[in-house]
Amino acid sequence: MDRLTIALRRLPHADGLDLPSHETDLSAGADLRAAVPEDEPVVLPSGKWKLIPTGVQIALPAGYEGQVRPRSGLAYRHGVTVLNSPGTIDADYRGEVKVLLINHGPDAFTIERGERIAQLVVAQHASVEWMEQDSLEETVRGAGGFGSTGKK
Ligand SMILES: O=c1ccn([C@H]2C[C@H](O)[C@@H](COP(=O)(O)OP(=O)(O)OP(=O)(O)O)O2)c(=O)[nH]1
Ligand SMILES: [Mg+2]
Repeated sequence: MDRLTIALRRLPHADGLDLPSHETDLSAGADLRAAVPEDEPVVLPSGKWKLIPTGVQIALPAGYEGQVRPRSGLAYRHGVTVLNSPGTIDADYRGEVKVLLINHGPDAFTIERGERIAQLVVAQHASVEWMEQDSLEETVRGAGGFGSTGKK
């Protein structure tokens, strides 16, 4: 399969950690690892959120974005997910990729160095210019939404 090559820089606190990894050939997301100190795991109490460093910077090509998405296993087992899901990494962002994790579970959750905490999906997006108009093209749906088509 053709892969898009994306420049990545490892920050010193990610020394020795695996790079974002596709765990299977066709995984859409590359798992992001927590670049927290080995001797200072981060404790996420129930109901709290924290910004977790991944120790990598990336340079996405123009027209691409990075989506920071939850891992379903963490959500299912511990109630831990990405608060701003999906987080957006802009193509012009050169800071460290960070993950805003929230613990919806009943117990505190401990994040160890190297733990795979979220996944990064790279996607193309349209570049848009808004064109203001007095009226819009009509559709069958019209303004219906929020359950307007019923339950079944
Ligand atoms: O989960 C996330 C979300 C964002 N970012 C970084 C990359 C992104 O390009 C930048 C800005 O994100 P966003 O646009 O979501 O935040 P904002 O609150 O609108 O901040 P800004 O005013 O900097 O755009 O922060 C992350 O590292 N992780
Ligand atoms: Mg923004």
